Amino acid sequence: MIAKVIVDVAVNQTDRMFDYLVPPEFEQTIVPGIRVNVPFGPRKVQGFVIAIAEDSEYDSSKIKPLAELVDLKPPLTEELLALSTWVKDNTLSFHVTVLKTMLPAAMRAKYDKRLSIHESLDEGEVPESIQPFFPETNEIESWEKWSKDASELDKKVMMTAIKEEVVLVTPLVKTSDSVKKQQIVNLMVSKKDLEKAIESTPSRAIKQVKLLEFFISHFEDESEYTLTALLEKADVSRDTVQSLRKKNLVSIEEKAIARDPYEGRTFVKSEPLPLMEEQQTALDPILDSIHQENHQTFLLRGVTGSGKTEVYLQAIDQVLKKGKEAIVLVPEISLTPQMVTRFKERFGSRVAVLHSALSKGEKYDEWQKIREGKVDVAVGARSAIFAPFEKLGIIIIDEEHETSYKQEESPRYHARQVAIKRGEYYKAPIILGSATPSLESYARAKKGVYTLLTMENRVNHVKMPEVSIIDMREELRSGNRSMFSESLVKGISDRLEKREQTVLFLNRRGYSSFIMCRDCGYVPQCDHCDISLTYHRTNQSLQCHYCGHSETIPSICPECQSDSIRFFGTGTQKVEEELLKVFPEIRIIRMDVDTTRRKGSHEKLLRQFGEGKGDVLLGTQMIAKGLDFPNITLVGVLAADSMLHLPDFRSGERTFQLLTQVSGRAGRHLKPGEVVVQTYTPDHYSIEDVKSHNYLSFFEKEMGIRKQGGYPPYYFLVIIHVSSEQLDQVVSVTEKITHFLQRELSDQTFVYGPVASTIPRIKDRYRYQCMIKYKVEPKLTNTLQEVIKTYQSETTRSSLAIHMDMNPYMML
Ligand SMILES: Nc1ncnc2c1ncn2[C@@H]1O[C@H](COP(=O)(O)OP(=O)(O)OP(=O)(O)O)[C@@H](O)[C@H]1O
Ligand SMILES: [Zn+2]
Ligand SMILES: [Zn+2]
Repeated sequence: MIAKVIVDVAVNQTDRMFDYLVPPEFEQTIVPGIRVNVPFGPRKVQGFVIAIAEDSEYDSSKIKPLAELVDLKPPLTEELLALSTWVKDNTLSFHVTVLKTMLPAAMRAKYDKRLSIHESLDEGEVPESIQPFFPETNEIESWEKWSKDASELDKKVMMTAIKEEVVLVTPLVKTSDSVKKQQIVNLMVSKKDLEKAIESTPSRAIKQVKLLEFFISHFEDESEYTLTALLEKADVSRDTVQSLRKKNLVSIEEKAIARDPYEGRTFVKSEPLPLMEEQQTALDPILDSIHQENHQTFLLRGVTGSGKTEVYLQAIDQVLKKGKEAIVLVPEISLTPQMVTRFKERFGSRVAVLHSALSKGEKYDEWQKIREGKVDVAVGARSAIFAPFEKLGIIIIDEEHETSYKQEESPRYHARQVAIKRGEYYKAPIILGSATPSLESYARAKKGVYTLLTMENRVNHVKMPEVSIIDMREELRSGNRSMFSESLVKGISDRLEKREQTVLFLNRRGYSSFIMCRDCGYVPQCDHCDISLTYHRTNQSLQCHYCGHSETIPSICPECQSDSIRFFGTGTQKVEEELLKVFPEIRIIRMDVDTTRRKGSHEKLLRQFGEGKGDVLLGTQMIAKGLDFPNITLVGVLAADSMLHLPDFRSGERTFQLLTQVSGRAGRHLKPGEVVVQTYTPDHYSIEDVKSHNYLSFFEKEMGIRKQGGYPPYYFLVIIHVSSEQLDQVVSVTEKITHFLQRELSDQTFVYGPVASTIPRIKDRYRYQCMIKYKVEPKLTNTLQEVIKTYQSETTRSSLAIHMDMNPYMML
């Protein structure tokens, strides 16, 4: 029997299946999807069994047997295995990279080595130099751990011993997907026996007596303790408990426990709401698709506050009633605790939550619940699209326009594409929901590729908020130099009087805080990247957001020696200070990377705001979505146009989407809402159409511009990124690739380049790129694979790296 294995070595030369002999003892248990450890060259690596075959086409005497099975039950289902091949082909990634992406991080293999003194050596023969390394046993279990603490000299001595084969090295493959274990202490004897034990314990063993007395006085309450709780309650040490165990008075055993990140939280069960007419009209075709088991992709465009979530909940309810399962994707879920709560309240403990704020172990446990069929709804960020369900009945992608659904590292997949592929397999509907659908999706819906569902009104016909656009140039002309317009100040003071709440949104993308010399204009740059350093107030430093390089703030300009070198730009802290100058009494809850770094702080701040403990919620991107608080009646947007000028053809679309989302936080319930948008470009259509809440008008104008520029959705794009430490290498390789593509691809396809990337150097690596624009290009995948093959050995030997991004979202 032969296992066809993809090994965990992500380079071109190994990106294919390798054959391994299955030893007889594994023949019964081995199935595709299981992980195995296999010998690979001099090493041992982990691998994924993709298929089982009777024979190999290779010389069987040269095929090595696999070493061991890592799993009993395959973590990857048959469907996911097939999907992995599809993802690899469509993103031009290594197969193993895709397989690993599908599993929680805790299941990724770790490689280590065990060191042992050669058996043939007697104790007297062990060289003195290495004796101190092996104080008790003849083995060092983990090279990694040992070498971390060892000095350079120690390591040299050890290496020599290894070379002389005095010390042997055994490669190890480990996974850390062990469940969390707890030590449980059980009382093994009666109260009488405990009393007897005290008598026979010598009085100097004070601690033992203390612990025995503790057990006696609590005998009626409990007979089982977790070790940690016992140590704390009885105030004794581990050794003390161990000595009682040696006397067989207690037992200590390990028990696996599942971590529940929502432990201690209670969720009140919520019932389905009677639907509004528009909601019902949207839901009906989805229910049909569920019942008839025909796969369809729906695009649900519903204005902010139209009750999209309730539609999702009721669709899922039907899916569960049919005994099937649901995946719900939300952007960066940790950022919308309100959303999680709504799912937990409706479906209770049948919901698993997968998001980035969980620890590795917590994520593994949630994943395991899905794999074992203990839950049937998974709510999570992008990677939850790979939730290992086997009876999928629906996939929902909320805020489908969000660019975070595209992974920006290999494999560069888009969750929307993966969702549709899985939906086809399970004959299940996909719902893409948004108030501001991506241009790609809406264009597809208009062409009938997706089924369009529309909800134009808010629940209970609540009015859309009144939006005023404030021209900040006018403000300046009339003498207002502050960062708040007159209307905004008036609006806020109004809310303070009425005890209503305000959300202040600072659009910071494409807008960073930096240091500049006011005399000569000097801006400190990173030494390793061609980009200015960002000012961090908390530790008074300058940091590079690309490589992490950090330096102190200069007090004198290194260029002109002037001392007017200052902080520039508008951070949330700066806004807070300025706001306090205008309203000294105002209670501000600030939400940004600094105040939300600690786990749970995000949720806590939102809860406080919901309880009315703040007049203003001030924040960046993270407050734009999902907030649903009835008392918010004013939304202020500072610097609405700050990302309009990024070198990205989607900047208009992103501006419109973001402004619509933020505006949507105002007046969602009984009280009417108002929005004040401050801008320097009030006439730009992506700002004007926010005022009229007119998605369709925006769509038409933006489509016109895309058509003219030859951008998606009219054309597909591929960007090829080339980087290297050698500038001449980057330039010549990018040039050759560009020419090759121009020669190979069809005449209707355009190839642009080579050009330097927008950030021409990151971490001392020079960056160039070329771009392909095409409508239909059957030769695309093959040609790109050919490029990868051509540079295979050059990328292995030198610092050259080539990345292909199909349908890119990051134009930098
Ligand atoms: N049929 C209904 N009857 C009464 N209230 C409803 C109904 N449907 C939804 N709601 C309530 O209306 C509010 C807005 O709904 P929801 O948050 O689902 O809107 P949304 O379309 O997802 O908005 P956004 O895109 O702005 O996040 C919520 O408080 C929700 O509980
Ligand atoms: Zn200067
Ligand atoms: Zn840098």
